[in-house]
Amino acid sequence: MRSPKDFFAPLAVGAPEPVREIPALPSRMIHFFDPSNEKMAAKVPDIAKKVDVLLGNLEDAVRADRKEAARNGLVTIAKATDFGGTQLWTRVNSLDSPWVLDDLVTLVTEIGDKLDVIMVPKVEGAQDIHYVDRLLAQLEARAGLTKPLLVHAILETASGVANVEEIAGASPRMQGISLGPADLAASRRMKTTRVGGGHPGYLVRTDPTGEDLNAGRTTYQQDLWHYTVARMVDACAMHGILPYYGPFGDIRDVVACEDQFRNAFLLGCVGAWSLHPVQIDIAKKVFSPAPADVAWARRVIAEMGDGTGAVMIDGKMQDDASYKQCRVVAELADALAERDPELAKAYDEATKEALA
Ligand SMILES: CC(C)(COP(=O)(O)OP(=O)(O)OC[C@H]1O[C@@H](n2cnc3c(N)ncnc32)[C@H](O)[C@@H]1OP(=O)(O)O)[C@@H](O)C(=O)NCCC(=O)NCCSC(=O)C[C@](C)(O)C(=O)O
Ligand SMILES: [Mg+2]
Repeated sequence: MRSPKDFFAPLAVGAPEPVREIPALPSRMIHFFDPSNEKMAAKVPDIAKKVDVLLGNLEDAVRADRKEAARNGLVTIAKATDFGGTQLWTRVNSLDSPWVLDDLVTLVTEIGDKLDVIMVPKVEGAQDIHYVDRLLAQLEARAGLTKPLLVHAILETASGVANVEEIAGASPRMQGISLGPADLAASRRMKTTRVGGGHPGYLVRTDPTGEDLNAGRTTYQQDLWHYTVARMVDACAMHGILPYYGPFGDIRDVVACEDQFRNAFLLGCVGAWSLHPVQIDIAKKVFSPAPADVAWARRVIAEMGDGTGAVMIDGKMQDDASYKQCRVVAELADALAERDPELAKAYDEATKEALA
């Protein structure tokens, strides 16, 4: 382990100073596209206006014979596009693959000044982040970059989950972690064949009501991902980085997608991935707090004054702890409102009504 004194020292001569805090930029949806797919690439300038994060994917879902085309396509798109306030991320190939070294060398050298975050798949432990950390510092120094690239890990192996706390704290570059439910299911030998989402077989049942064990018993489907998401959220919060739900592969089932995203939002995640344009608005809706909730949070903050003591608002007790929860919601709303004028208006109107 590095000495705490050295933690914020650059890992290569001439590399930029590591950041001390991860910026809490809006990242409700990380929109995936394949830069080697001409149809998708053509949509990038338009999609960039609608999403918080655009991610050029080089790993799984890009065919082996398209890996170089995807890497070069991302370089071309990044150089040609003005992304405005939208962040540009990439997901590089896994660290044991034949492509990742060229991914990192090419992307940092060619478009390191345009990229915000590098997503690293199949992270097993802190050692994977340490490898990327040093290599990025060397490449940043050589490219003369002045802003450090941040790193995002995908939690998609059993060992990654077991080591999630050390991964979250492995480097000042760590920006966040996403759940990777498909690879994680395979790694754990779960008996599912889906990309995220629930499973009708994973349930609990009410007690029998009589002799007939099948009669009158309600079943409730449970969330397969609750344990992992909750662990990931704690690890991220502990290290001041951001947790995300990952992909929801049943593109047609926009209803269950919204449910899964909302569970993650309520548990503490700041965003999810959109794999298809139809999932962009779902993530936007779910990961932007509802105007009524924002209005309530702002009202509690206003009525709590310095945030100490206990007061009653509409029959509900408020104290320091509920005040802190309200601040989480209100601060998120403020950050989103800065990026989204429509949302800003909806939040202000609801607040005016609540305070009237
Ligand atoms: C699902 C697919 C095949 C359906 O693609 P489609 O063409 O069949 O769908 P469509 O409904 O017919 O598409 C309509 C239009 O939208 C376009 N389009 C469609 N998607 C996008 C997009 N993302 N961005 C921009 N444009 C898109 C598409 O090209 C088409 O354009 P057109 O009207 O001009 O013909 C397609 O959406 C796709 O390939 N999406 C990305 C998939 C991906 O990135 N997967 C990897 C992330 S999940 C993962 O890796 C797991 C994880 C974490 O690692 C782990 O759990 O282990
Ligand atoms: Mg995966």
